[in-house]
Amino acid sequence: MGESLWQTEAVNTGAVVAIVVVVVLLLVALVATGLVLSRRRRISLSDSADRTPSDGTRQVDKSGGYKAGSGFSFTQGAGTATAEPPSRDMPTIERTDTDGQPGVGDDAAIPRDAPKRGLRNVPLPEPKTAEPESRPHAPEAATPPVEAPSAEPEVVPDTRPEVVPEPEVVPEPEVAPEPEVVAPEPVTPEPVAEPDPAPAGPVLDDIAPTAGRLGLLRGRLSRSQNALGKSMLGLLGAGDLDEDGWEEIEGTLLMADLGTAVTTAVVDRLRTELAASPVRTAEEVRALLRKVLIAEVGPDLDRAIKALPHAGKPSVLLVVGVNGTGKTTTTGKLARVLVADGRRVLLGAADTFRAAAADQLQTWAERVGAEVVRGKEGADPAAVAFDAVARGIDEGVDVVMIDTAGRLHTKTGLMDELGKVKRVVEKKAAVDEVLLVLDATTGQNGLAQAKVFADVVSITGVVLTKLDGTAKGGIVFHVQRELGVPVKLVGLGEGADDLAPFEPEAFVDALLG
Ligand SMILES: Nc1nc2c(ncn2[C@@H]2O[C@H](COP(=O)(O)OP(=O)(O)OP(=O)(O)O)[C@@H](O)[C@H]2O)c(=O)[nH]1
Repeated sequence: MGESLWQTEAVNTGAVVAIVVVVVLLLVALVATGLVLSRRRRISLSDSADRTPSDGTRQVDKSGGYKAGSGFSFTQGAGTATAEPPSRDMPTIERTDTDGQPGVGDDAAIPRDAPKRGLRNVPLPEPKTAEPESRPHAPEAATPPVEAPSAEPEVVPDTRPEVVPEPEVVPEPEVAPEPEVVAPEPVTPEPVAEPDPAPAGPVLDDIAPTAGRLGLLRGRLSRSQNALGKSMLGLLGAGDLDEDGWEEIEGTLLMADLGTAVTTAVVDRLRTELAASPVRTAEEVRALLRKVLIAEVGPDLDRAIKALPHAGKPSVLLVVGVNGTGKTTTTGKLARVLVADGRRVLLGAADTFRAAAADQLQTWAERVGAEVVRGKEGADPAAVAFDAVARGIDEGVDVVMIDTAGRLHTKTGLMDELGKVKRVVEKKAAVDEVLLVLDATTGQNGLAQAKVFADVVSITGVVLTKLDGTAKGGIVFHVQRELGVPVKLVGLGEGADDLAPFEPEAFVDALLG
């Protein structure tokens, strides 16, 4: 009897011990599984900051503008920005970005108008091995962010190496040996970052510094015998001016292509200033002339190029103008600056009237590391432009630049075609910038032609090319006055880096020598 009681007690104790052991084992398994899962999720989340979102767009700074190498200034298109939904509640930090929902990988605590994080090598949704690598200058993934190292320090360092090669993240049957113990949520396959193909693209030459390029003009504009600066300084420095003297000044300004309206404005301003405080030394004459010319050229005009993506879409630029002015060359040069700043650029060859024009653009694309969309000779330019923008959106590029045909101004029907290009593109994305390319050496004639373009597509900025080929820099003043839009860029030669942002002070200094 006593023995059987003892045996029963022993059995019960054994059962209790067994149950306790099982429970402890279950708890250990639960904790271990939880740790593994939480670690994996943490990796995936950090990686998502580097990942291309499901809509194919890439994360870009939404700061609304940046200076490329303290030279070129780029910003987002304003028209579409106002159409965007209001920003989400960010009580502690005032946001200027109104882009709406955060993108994949955005930290909700960090406004997207905070100092921009470094650019990263983001894989495309559908890497096309046949195409040239279009981001030759983009910083590598392991490169720490340059602008905002403190904003999101955890996002950048070595998340990609951990995530990219881990194919077992998705099903992972071995991680949860006891399904009922694992967290109830099934292990959803998270959008795994595609392996960055990082094909060896064409080796591109280094871009020249963008800052101070306008300084190249200095020697060119002042070297000429009848240079504006030299003549004006001589006349004004000669002492008290009689009416003949003022007429001579007027003639000098007209000769330099400033046009009558600007010439009158400059002379009036000089007369007023001199009456108020006469100048005595050569330095004072120069300072006065500099001040008047800078005021006339409009130091406060917005000359930033609207080439930053917004609302998950690329920025769209149309490049228009008479044939031979330098549209294709300018498109290539500008693409080069953008690519060098880590932007993905797609060029659309909408000049389908001439196969050589598309070839020329393609050559530029290959040379600077941009993608290109072209149509067959004689294809509808609007269709090519539409396709280019559609592909740019699909591939999440930052900016699409459409090079248009230049012969359009000669026939009314063809001018209508240019209007159609813009309207059709706008079905896909807002056109942020219409750059009119104008040859500085054609003077009044070129300006008359330019006006036709301005009537058909409302231009937002002028690129004045071939300024290196004229001693008459005054065309800048005239163009702005006549077209009512700022000169944003100037061409200073045929070389890939001979494109400069227009800076009023540097330009006037170049004029005055
Ligand atoms: N000196 C100088 N030459 C330039 C400049 N910009 C362009 N060019 C040259 O001007 C010529 C015409 O340039 P393109 O870019 O082909 O002109 P386009 O407007 O595209 O011409 P189409 O395709 O015929 O409409 C080329 O030889 C360029 O090298 C510049 O700023 N200075």
